[in-house]
Amino acid sequence: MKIFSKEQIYEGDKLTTERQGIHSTDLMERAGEQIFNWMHLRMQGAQVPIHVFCGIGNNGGDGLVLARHLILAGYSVKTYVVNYSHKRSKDFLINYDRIKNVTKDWPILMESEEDFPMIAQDDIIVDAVFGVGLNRPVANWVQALFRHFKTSNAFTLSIDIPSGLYLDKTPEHESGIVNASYTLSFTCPKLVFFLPETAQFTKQWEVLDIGLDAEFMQTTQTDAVIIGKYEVLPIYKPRDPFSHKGHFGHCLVVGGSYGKIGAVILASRAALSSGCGLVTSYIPKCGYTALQASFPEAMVITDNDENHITDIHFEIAPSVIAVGVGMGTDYKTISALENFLKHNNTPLVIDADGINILAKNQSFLKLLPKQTVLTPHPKELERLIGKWSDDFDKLEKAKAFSKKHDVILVIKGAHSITVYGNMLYINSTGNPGLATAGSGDVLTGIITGLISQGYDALSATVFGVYLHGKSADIAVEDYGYQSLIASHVIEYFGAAYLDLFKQPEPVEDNTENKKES
Ligand SMILES: NC(=O)C1=CN([C@@H]2O[C@H](COP(=O)(O)OP(=O)(O)OC[C@H]3O[C@@H](n4cnc5c(N)ncnc54)[C@H](OP(=O)(O)O)[C@@H]3O)[C@@H](O)[C@H]2O)[C@@H](O)CC1
Ligand SMILES: Nc1ncnc2c1ncn2[C@@H]1O[C@H](COP(=O)(O)OP(=O)(O)O)[C@@H](O)[C@H]1O
Ligand SMILES: [K+]
Repeated sequence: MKIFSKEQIYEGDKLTTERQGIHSTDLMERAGEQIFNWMHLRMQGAQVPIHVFCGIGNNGGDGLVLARHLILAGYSVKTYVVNYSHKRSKDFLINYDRIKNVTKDWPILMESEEDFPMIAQDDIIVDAVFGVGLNRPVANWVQALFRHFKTSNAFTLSIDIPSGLYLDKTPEHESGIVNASYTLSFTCPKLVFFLPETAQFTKQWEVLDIGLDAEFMQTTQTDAVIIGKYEVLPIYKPRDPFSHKGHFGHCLVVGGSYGKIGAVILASRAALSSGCGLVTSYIPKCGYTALQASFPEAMVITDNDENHITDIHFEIAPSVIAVGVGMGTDYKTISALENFLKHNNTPLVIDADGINILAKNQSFLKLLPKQTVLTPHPKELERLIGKWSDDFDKLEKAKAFSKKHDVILVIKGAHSITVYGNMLYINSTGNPGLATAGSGDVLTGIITGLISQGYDALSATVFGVYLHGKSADIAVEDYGYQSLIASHVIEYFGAAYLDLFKQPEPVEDNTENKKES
C-alpha cells in the first residue's frame, strides 16, 4: 500500500474532483459519511454523548459533515469549533451552514481554556481539529484542549490523523498532540503511524477509502510503501516440480566467537528453512561440535583459531555470504574481514558485529559489493550513520547512506523499514514477541537464504523482513509474546509461506493494513 505525501494527497483530491466531475464538497461529504458509517455500525444508535471538535479547515469540515449525519440519525451530539484561526476553508463554511439546517444547537465556538466542556470518561470525543494541513506549532490553549481530551479518558476517534501530528516532521511538543484511541485515515495510512516517536499517538488505525481517482492511485509513484501480503506475493518465486537443491543456491554464514556460536546456528538454520539448497557455516574451532550436533543439515568450515574468526578463507563457491552474527570485534577478526572484503565479489548480508566493524572502519564500506544488505538495530544504525535529531532525520540520513554506498539498509524494530536510495519499504508484520535474543540472527538467515534462491537483494530483504514478522505473528498464537524465542520463528517459516496463499479475512487486522470495504 502506498503512502502518499502531503502534496500528493492534495493533488489526488483535486484530480478526483476534476475527473469524477464532482465538487470538493462532495468529496468531503463522502469522507464525513464514511466516518459516520463506521461509527453507526458500531454504536447502533446508542445514546452515548459524542463531542465533535472541529477545526476551521477541511479536517474540521469533515467533522461537521459527521456531526450532521450523527444528529440526523438521532445521536446525542455536541459540536464545537476550535477557533485557532479566523480563516475558514470554503468547504468548512458550506458545511457550517448545512449543520444549521438540521439542529438548533449551533456549533459552540471555543477560543480559550474557559470554553472547554466537561467530558465524562464514557463519552466519545471526535478529533477533527487538524488534519494534514497542520504546518506550525499548535497554540498553547489548543494544546491544553488536547490534554483535556487525554485526562477525560474518553474514547477519542481522530479523523485522518491525530491532531498535532505533521505528515513530514516530528512535532515540537508531545503535549500538543491528540492521543487517539483510534484513527480513521483517508486513502492511505500516514508514515507517522509507523515511526517510533509518533506511532504511540494512535493506538489503532484504519484506512477509509473515499474513492479517489483509480488512475491516480495506481500510477502515482510514492517514496514510501507499506509491505503487506499483496506487495510480497508478486515477488514470490514458485518452485519447479523438477527442481533440485542446486537450483536454490549455497549460503555461507560467517560468524560466531567463543560463547556466541548460537547466533551462527540460528542464522544458518534460518537460511536453510527459508529454502536455500545448501548451507555452510564458517566458525571458530570451538563451535564445531555444537554446530554439527545441533544442526546436522549444515556443513561446517572452521577457522584456524579456537575462539575467533581470524581468516575468512574457503574453497567453496557460495551464492551469497552472511557475515557478522556473534562474530565479535577482536582485532584479528577486523583484519580478517578487511582481507576478505578486498577479494570478495559474492553478494553479502552483513549484521551485528559485521556492522559494528564497518561503523568503526568506514573505509571498508567502499569494498562492499553493490546492494550489500545491512541489517542494523537502532544502536548499530547510530554507530553506522551517526546520531539523528528525530525519526525523519534518521530516515534522511539512512537514505543518504544507502545512496552513497549503494547498500540496502534494514532499520530494525517494530515496523522495520528497508531503505534503498530514496525508497522506504515499511513492514507490516511482526510483534513484540520478536524482542528476544537471536531474532535478528534469524532475519539475517532468511534474507541470505532468499538471495541464494535467486531473489534480487532488495526483493529478498523486503520479502525476508515480511516473512520473519509473519512467522512471529503466527507463532505468537501458540507461544504468547513472552515465550516466543528465535528458534520458534524459524519453525514457523513454513506457516508464513503457506499463509501467502490463504484467502484474506473479510476485514484484516491492524498488523496488516486495515481497509474498510
Ligand atoms: N477535498 C479535500 O480536500 C478533502 C480533504 N479532506 C480533509 O482535509 C484535511 C486537510 O484539510 P486542510 O488542508 O484544510 O487542513 P487542516 O488540517 O484542516 O488545517 C486547517 C488549516 O489550519 C491552518 N493551520 C495549520 N497549522 C496551524 C496552527 N498550528 N495553528 C493555526 N492554524 C494552523 C492552515 O492554514 P494556514 O493558516 O496555514 O493558511 C491549515 O490549512 C484532511 O486531513 C482531511 O481531513 C477530506 O475531507 C477529504 C477531502
Ligand atoms: N516490538 C517489536 N515489534 C516487531 N518486531 C520487533 C520488535 N522488537 C524487535 N523486533 C524485531 O526483532 C529483530 C531483533 O533484531 P536484533 O535486535 O538484531 O536481535 P538480536 O541481536 O538478538 O538477534 C528485528 O528483526 C526487529 O525488527
Ligand atoms: K484530526
